[in-house]
Amino acid sequence: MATQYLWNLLVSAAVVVSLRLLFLLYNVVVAQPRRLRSALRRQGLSGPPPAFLLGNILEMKRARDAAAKAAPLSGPPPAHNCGAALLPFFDEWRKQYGEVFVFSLGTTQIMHVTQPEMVREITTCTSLDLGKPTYQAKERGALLGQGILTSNGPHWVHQRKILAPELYMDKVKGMINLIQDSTISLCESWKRQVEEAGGLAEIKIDEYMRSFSGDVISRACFGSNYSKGEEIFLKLRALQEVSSKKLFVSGTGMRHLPTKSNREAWALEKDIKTLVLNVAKERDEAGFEKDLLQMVLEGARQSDLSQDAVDRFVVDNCKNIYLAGYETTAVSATWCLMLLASNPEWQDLVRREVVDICKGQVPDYEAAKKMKLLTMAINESLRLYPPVSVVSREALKDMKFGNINVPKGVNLWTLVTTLHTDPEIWGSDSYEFNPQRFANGITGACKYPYLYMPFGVGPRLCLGQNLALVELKILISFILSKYSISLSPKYVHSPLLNLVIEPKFGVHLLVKPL
Ligand code: HEM
Repeated sequence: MATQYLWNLLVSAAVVVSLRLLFLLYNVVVAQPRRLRSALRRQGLSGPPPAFLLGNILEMKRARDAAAKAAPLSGPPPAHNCGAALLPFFDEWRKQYGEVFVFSLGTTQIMHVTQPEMVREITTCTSLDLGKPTYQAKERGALLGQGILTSNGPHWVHQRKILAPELYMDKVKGMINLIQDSTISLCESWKRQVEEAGGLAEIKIDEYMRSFSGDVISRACFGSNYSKGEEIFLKLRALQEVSSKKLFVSGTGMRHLPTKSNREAWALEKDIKTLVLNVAKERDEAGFEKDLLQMVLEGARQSDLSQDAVDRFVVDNCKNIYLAGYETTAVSATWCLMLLASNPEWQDLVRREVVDICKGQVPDYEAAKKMKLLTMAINESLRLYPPVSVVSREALKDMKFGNINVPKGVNLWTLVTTLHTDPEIWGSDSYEFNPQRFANGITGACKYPYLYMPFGVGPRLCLGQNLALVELKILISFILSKYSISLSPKYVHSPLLNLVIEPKFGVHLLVKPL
């Protein structure tokens, strides 16, 4: 009798729990998305019809893969094939539904905005109620933890306060030696290749740009523990690769399943944590050093966080700085060199300026500051191939932008590639490489300067902008002062959107000493 009673109790409890779980699941997957979509549609916003559960994810993925297949073409990039062509579905939807439209990533609902005034209002909004998308923090948890890139509210404010001063220009000036060392070591390996090839080498430059950028960040972050830093960054890179495969399953809740890539990610995450904490521990034993890791450590320890929270703070922010600065800088250098290789007249102009200013010396901070034509070429390259293609935010409370009431939970996206190539904003040559448009700075280059945002805008502006620009200037100017570069016939133009916009088949250059 007692057993029967217990059994009935267990069955009833199981039924109640299952019903509760089903209800929660229904709420997250069906009811909540529908509620948010209809709240926006009631205000007159339209958009592509979402498929049940997956929203518009599959059509986005299909269009992205089709664009990558259609793009390959030998020789210099055709004008129409810069940045914006990567995400054709957005342009199609924009034509069909207007400058503000809604679409769905399954459980996450997006309001896509390219209307200039509203973009300005969103990107410069300082309210902590507008934050980074929470689904990204969940999906990229293994990769980014709770570091600055995805955190919100007071936790973000605290991290920004500690990290920002470490990347101000006066600190970047102190990194010039290590940037010069990494530049020289890249050019020396090119020199060996050119000599072995008898004076003209074909070089696939992508990996060189990556090791340059990784080298700079390793040295800036880890100082004399730099070789340990390299080991950490190799693992982070592997983690980034595993994570980029999951780009288009965001919002589908797949992150909890023990799939092969999730298991790989979890193992890498554990290794990285152990390695970073070991370096921090060695610090305590060996003494003081003034690098980024030390500053993060001190900042975390000065706040009243528990030991566990300090550890998390340090590990997550090391990961975040690396991930924010490594691939973005490397891919920017790659695209800029590709564009200069396929535009010899601009290559000559920039080289003349470099030779004039540097007079055979390795460029330093003062020289980099004076290079106006190079700055224009870099700006133009970041316009056509902005590594970060989407600026995204989430309404963490009910908010209002323009005349639209945005309910809590809705994500706001603005597509940087679309804004950077819109003929309405940049003129009829908006798809062409024409650094001259930046002769009078960003204000002179386009109708709405605040829509040029390779480093983002507003309170979440890139912290590494100074470092990245100095790195790009020193590296590119030194390469141009040593070599003449042109596109190899092997080069296939196929920009692909992963976590950043990258050349799918790499960039092959013909490199010849001057
Ligand atoms: C050409 C290279 C780079 C580009 C194009 C770039 C671009 C960006 C963009 C667009 C954002 C803002 C994203 C948003 O608003 O949602 C951002 C944020 C950030 N970047 Fe960069 N970045 C570059 C290099 C770097 C470097 C070298 C570092 C550090 C060493 C860095 C550290 C950061 C950090 C910490 C943030 C987060 C700021 C915050 O949320 O408060 N970036 N970056």
